Amino acid sequence: MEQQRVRVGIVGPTGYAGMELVRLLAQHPYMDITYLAGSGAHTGPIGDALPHLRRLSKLPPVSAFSANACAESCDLAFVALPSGESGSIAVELAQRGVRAIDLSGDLRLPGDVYRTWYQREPVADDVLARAVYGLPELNRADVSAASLVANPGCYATAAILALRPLVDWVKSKRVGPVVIDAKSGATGAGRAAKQNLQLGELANDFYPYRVGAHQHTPEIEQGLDGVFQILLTTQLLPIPRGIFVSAYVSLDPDLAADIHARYASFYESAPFVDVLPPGHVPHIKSVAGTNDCQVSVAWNERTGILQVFSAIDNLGKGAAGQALQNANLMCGFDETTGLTETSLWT
Ligand SMILES: NC(=O)C1=CN([C@@H]2O[C@H](COP(=O)(O)OP(=O)(O)OC[C@H]3O[C@@H](n4cnc5c(N)ncnc54)[C@H](OP(=O)(O)O)[C@@H]3O)[C@@H](O)[C@H]2O)C=CC1
Ligand SMILES: CC(=O)N[C@@H](CCC(=O)OP(=O)(O)O)C(=O)O
Repeated sequence: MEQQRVRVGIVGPTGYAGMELVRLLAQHPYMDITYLAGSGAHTGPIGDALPHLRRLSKLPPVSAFSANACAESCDLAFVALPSGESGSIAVELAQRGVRAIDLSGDLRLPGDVYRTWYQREPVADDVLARAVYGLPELNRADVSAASLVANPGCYATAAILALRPLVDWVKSKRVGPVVIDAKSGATGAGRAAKQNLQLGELANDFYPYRVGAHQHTPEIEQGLDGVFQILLTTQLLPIPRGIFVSAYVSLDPDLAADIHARYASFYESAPFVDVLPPGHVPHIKSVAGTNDCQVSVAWNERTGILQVFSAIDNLGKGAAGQALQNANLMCGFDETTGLTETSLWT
């Protein structure tokens, strides 16, 4: 039977996450890009704003966003605007019958938690309640039935996937705070010009930022069912893309005994999570340009601490790739459709 085609829109195609969506969706076998829109700062052929997309000459021109035009031309829309702008547009589209995936932080947290960590007003609670948190490895069935999805944050994705297999197991035990040391490439900060992202500032340097106040802290705790209190350090790496998480968990030695086998079994049916063989560690280069998450575990008997490492591409599994994985599920396609690229190793 022929697969029904889906008309998709991208709001924010000139941003880093949006342009990665264009690249992925242009090759999708069952989805057609029928709408591209932004703030109005760039209009016309996408190749004029983004030279690497010039060959995609059949795409619709970029226009200034209009909810009416989007609703008329799309069955599903990806909204990839800055937090504070994005969520309300995704909600409006969903209310008009367009399945919507919001890539920002606007719909991921309860309103009061959002207000504290993002320091701005959330959308209404009843609307937030409709948004499904789009991490398919946790809630594939809910995503498949959703019309409004909150795509997870990049650090949150890497950290939750690293630690989630421990949740059910440690529930009955008292576990101390989990330390998460997380690093991101510069595209994680978006494309708008900022002084700290200029080459002269970023090159040959490495430092933590938003210490004790990073907005992904509550998202990670929520994704781990509140079982762990976490201490998160986020750091900017002088590379364009990639996230690397090192997490440290004090663990009962009984639980640590067959840790690798437990991780492998937890992710057995998750096509994008690769639990590496003992002795191997993830590499950012291994996941560049993919929707993969590499995970490895190492039990340190001397200290009683479990080290868990994970790596993703912040624009792949951390944003656009994951959004497409969610869209595939919402449309009834295999979740890997259009996402089977092997790493660029770059
Ligand atoms: N970059 C990453 O690794 C990740 C990003 N995210 C989230 O995804 C979202 C997009 O991120 P990213 O691509 O990095 O951001 P960018 O800053 O690179 O791009 C933002 C886009 O939003 C558009 N835009 C801004 N304001 C408006 C508006 N009022 N109406 C319509 N369009 C508007 C811009 O369009 P124009 O050029 O026309 O002004 C631009 O295309 C953010 O919420 C971010 O937090 C989540 C996970 C990872
Ligand atoms: C390197 C860098 O700056 N990364 C961004 C993460 C972007 C993101 O996922 O933020 P939202 O929760 O708003 O979607 C940051 O730390 O804020």
